[in-house]
Amino acid sequence: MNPGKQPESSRSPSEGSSFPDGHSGAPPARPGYLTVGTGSTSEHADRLAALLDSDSGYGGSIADGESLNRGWHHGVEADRPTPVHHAAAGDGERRVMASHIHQLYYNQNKNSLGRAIGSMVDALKEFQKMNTIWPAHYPSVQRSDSGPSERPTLQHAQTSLQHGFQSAFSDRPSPIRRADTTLRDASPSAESSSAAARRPGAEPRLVTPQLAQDFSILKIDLKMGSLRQTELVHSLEKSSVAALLDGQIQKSVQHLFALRERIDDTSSKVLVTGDLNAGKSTFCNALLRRKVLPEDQQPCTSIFCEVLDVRENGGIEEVHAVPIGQKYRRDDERTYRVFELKDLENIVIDNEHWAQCKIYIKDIRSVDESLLNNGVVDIALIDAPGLNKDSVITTANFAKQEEIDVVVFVVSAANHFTESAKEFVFNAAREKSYMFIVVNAFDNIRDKNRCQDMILKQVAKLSPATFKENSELVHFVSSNAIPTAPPGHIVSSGGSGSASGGPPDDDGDDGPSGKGKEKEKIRDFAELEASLRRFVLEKRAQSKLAPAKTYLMNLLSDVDSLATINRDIARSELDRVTQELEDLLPQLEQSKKATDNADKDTDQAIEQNVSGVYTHTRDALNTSVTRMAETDFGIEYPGALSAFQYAEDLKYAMLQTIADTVGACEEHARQQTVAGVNMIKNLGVLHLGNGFPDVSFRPENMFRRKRDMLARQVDVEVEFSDFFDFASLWERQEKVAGTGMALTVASVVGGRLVGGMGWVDGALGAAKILGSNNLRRLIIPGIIATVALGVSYAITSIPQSLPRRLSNKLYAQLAAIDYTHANASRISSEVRRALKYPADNLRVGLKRNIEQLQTKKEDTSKLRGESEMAHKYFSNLVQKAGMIRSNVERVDLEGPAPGVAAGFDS
Ligand SMILES: Nc1nc2c(ncn2[C@@H]2O[C@H](COP(=O)(O)OP(=O)(O)OP(=O)(O)O)[C@@H](O)[C@H]2O)c(=O)[nH]1
Repeated sequence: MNPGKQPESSRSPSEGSSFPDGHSGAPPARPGYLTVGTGSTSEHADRLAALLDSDSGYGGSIADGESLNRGWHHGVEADRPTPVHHAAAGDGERRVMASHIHQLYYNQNKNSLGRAIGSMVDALKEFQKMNTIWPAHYPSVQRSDSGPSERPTLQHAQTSLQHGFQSAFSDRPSPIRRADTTLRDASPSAESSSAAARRPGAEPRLVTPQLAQDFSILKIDLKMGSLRQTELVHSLEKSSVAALLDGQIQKSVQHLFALRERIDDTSSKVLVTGDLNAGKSTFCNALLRRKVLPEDQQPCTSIFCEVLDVRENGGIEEVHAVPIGQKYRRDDERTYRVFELKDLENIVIDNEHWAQCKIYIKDIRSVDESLLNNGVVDIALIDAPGLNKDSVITTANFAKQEEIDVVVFVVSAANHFTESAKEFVFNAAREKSYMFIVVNAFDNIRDKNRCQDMILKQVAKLSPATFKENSELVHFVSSNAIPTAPPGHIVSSGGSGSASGGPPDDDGDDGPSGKGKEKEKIRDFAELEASLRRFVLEKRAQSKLAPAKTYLMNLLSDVDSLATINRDIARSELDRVTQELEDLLPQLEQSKKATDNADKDTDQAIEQNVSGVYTHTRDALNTSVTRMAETDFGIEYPGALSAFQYAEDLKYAMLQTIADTVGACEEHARQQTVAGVNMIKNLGVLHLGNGFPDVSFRPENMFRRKRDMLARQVDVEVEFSDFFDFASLWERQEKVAGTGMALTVASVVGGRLVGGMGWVDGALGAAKILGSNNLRRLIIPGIIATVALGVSYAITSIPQSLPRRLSNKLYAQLAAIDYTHANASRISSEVRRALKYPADNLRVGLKRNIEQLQTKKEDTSKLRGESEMAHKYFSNLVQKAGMIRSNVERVDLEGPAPGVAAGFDS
């Protein structure tokens, strides 16, 4: 009998009704997934098996709907061998079926989560890779400066049992929050990796503070040193953010591996705790049907004793006592001492040497009945020391361990809950919500109903959830009524009351009513065992799978948020760089054209300038030289006696004039050069704007070393003949003919113009005509007169003759050295040289401008490629996260309340 059926509300709706084998009853009110028939396999079980048959099994790479069409994974088959059923029919078979169904559901959920973990690991690894190419933008954490108490709390989605239970059942992960992807906040700071890298002092990729609040797993803790958050945000390089995120991803991948290991782990640990002397060891022995653990009227168990199936120790029954401070590893004998089972009594009381012991025993009961070897899950029982003020915290901490799936609390029916017990149950209930409570030594109680009422009331206060399901979770039993084999002996399966060391007859009644009571006790205990098995199986799903589910949901939420924001940022970046590229291409074309034009314009301008200067110089010099004779140099003719000095002065004046002309031409060239430089500058400013360097041109630096060229090159010696220009004299004699006969004669007789000695020839010609006598008479005075006249005339015409003669000589001399052309070339070359510098600057500037635009185009194109890739990647990640999430969401770990699945609420 299980007296814990009431209250009505807590009773399972499947109570006495869910079997199509003739049992009457209403359909289950709860969403029961089970209707177990008495046949070998129920319809639902068939369906479930078929569903699982078509499951791809654990580790599939794609977590989507198609996976349901894949084959059964070996891992699932390998989970447990098909149990050998001993129960022929009825309750036994229903229990078997219930276990099967639990196992099927468990495997299905385990496989789904396993696949999701696999996909998630793949996705995270890809994310890590992507993060190196395109450092992800990360929402910054906006903390209050008022202190750590106001910081957003980091939700740990770790696999701790307590959290697993709570988050899975009370605080289910909230649906994935779409990140606030409005780019109001994101866009301004959004920039690509390369852009950010190039931009000096670029802000790190931290955006949208409010988003960070939503992160639970991939949260980057930016608290460092004494820096405030805002300072920190700006001090972090984007590479640092990427590295921090990479670290978080790495941690997450490791945690996912740990979760996968955990969900693959088929073992389950049941901690049996309770008050001193409540009968914990007796209860464990009853479960094992062997007197393994020492029982005593006085407290004796002082260390944690873990009972494991002998298969885990190579089939050898023995005790491994673990010394205090040692971490037990079965495969390392240095970590424990081996004892025989019979030594256990001495070990369990010796808490001065031993911290715990591992007891490997054989449980040869059938897989349907055995707790340790039940065909579904490897259960280890842990008998804890009785609770007292000192041990309550130790035991509570022990119970919190991840691997403890179920806590069974044994309370003495006579003593009810002691203060230590209350403290423990109350705290444990907060962690695990449901507890399995065994009210032991119920045989000692006369007013059983009152005892039940009182204890249930206490349970209601301490653990309301457990109270709600009390028919499944609170059992009133007498553990000592269960037949157990003495140490070293083994009872046969299914034996009830027939084993050696059988139940003591508490009331000494051997009659039919006494036997009836014994049977009742055994039945109650059997019910407890069935409930406990279900509870362990159900809790195993919750304790092993719920943390994985919770963690995945939180992680998916983070990944979805990160992927969404990064997708949107990549999109906006893509749009921006596409636009930039569109603007850049015509700019580049224009710049190329402008460069060509500027090049041509500059060349043309230089050529014009240079040839203008050349022509100007040549013309000016030519004019200067040819007009030299007519030029009045302002030099007074000092008379014949100083004629040589006069000639020298004249020569230098002429040379000076030419030099001045050259100087004027140079000055003109300077002006032309200044104009040319300005023109080039204007072109530069036109095409390069401020990018054109402001070259300062100093025209005075031109033609510095050419000043004395003329003096060195032109060396005209003044000769005697330079003073007399006979040709010129001849021309002029017309004007003076009337003044002297001899001259007239000479002009008449001479009849021809000769240079040099023409006058003398003329005189001789005249002598022939006049006859020798006359002539003889006239000749001497005539000659004298003529010569005197000629000399006088020549001397007086020096000021006219000398400039011409000198000018002619200079002209000839200058022509001989190609002076005009040489100077015109020199000056124009200097102009060309002077203009070359700004022209080169302009060319270099234009070239650089094109190169810069070209580089910008290449960078922008690269950026565009990166953004496009990032956009595609993050869009896919959002999709992938959504797909994984819907698969994880489908994993229903809540299922029916404890025991409902089995349809056993009796
Ligand atoms: N009448 C009765 N006595 C029981 C029952 N279960 C245990 N006992 C007795 O209670 C005493 C204590 O049992 P244990 O199993 O040693 O108790 P325990 O909780 O393991 O004790 P410690 O761990 O040492 O605190 C023993 O003498 C048992 O025979 C029961 O169901 N009915």
